[in-house]
Amino acid sequence: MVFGRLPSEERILLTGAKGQVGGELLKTLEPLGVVIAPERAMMDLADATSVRDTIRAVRPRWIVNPGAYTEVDRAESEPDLAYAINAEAVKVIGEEARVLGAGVIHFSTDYVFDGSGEEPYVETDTVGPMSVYGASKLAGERALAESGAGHMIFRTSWVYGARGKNFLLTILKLAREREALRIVDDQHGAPTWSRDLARMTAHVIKRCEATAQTIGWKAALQDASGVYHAAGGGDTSWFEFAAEAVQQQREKEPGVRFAKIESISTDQYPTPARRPSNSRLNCTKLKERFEWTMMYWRDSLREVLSEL
Ligand SMILES: NC(=O)C1=CN([C@@H]2O[C@H](COP(=O)(O)OP(=O)(O)OC[C@H]3O[C@@H](n4cnc5c(N)ncnc54)[C@H](O)[C@@H]3O)[C@@H](O)[C@H]2O)C=CC1
Repeated sequence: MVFGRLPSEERILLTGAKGQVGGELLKTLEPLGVVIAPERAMMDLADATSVRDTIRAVRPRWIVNPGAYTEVDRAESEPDLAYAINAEAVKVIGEEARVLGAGVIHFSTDYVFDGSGEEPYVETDTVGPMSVYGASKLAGERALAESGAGHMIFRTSWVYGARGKNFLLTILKLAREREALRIVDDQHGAPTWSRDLARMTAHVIKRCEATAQTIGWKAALQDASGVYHAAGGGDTSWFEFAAEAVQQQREKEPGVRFAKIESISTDQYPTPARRPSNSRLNCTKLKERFEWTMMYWRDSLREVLSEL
């Protein structure tokens, strides 16, 4: 299979480039085409007009949209803003992409599920979000699917990396400051490295471009369109993830005292938004369709810690 750049001068419009996944995408997509990543002042996802105007001005071949309202608890008291960014903006992106014939890559979440059962969710499983955030992301998925644009929606979970606001960095900071940390042990899922998601996205774009050379752009996009689960390999709990991270960090810094990590249940740590107890995502479709396997969470954790 031939992997190459997009046709010369073709543009990729990237949202949320200051976020965890967007920051990685900015670097990973750069070799593929001309990446345009507007500041929020230029393209405000909460403002449908600015989203529409920017897309019309840029006329991209791809729109990659990791930009999102990601404050899960705050969304419970700011539903309008969460829906504007996570659903309305995605609807506009889909509508404009359809007119341009652009491909859309969008990111969604394990929180579209209610977390019942023990098995990893497949893409066709019944959704049932338990939070405003999850419901707003699901509304975005649906709006994009209904827009008629060629689209790929990657549902991921527990995103973290060496930069940004995430569980790992919070835990490592608190573990240096406190005697003990109490972490929930009854929510199961897999941490996903932001860079792995960015690399997967670049891989998928290259695959689509290569397919387009044989069957044409429109058919290649149509062929690839759909929802895909893309989360780290393996399965763990927040408690186990924290314990493993602190243990690995202890080995790197034997002289430093770190907090004891204690396990608690979700009932003992009430939050405004309810979270699914089963966040496991089955990523077989991604593997079969695009020949991409997401990194096992302990391996990516080791890599991320080596960067800190
Ligand atoms: N962080 C996580 O644990 C998970 C994230 N996801 C999804 O993955 C995607 C990427 O997430 P992260 O990179 O972790 O999020 P993030 O919170 O690190 O980044 C989101 C980006 O969106 C931008 N943004 C927010 N409101 C905006 C607005 N009104 N106008 C323009 N830009 C705006 C922020 O400035 C930031 O750059 C999102 O779609 C998120 O819903 C899915 C599952 C878990």
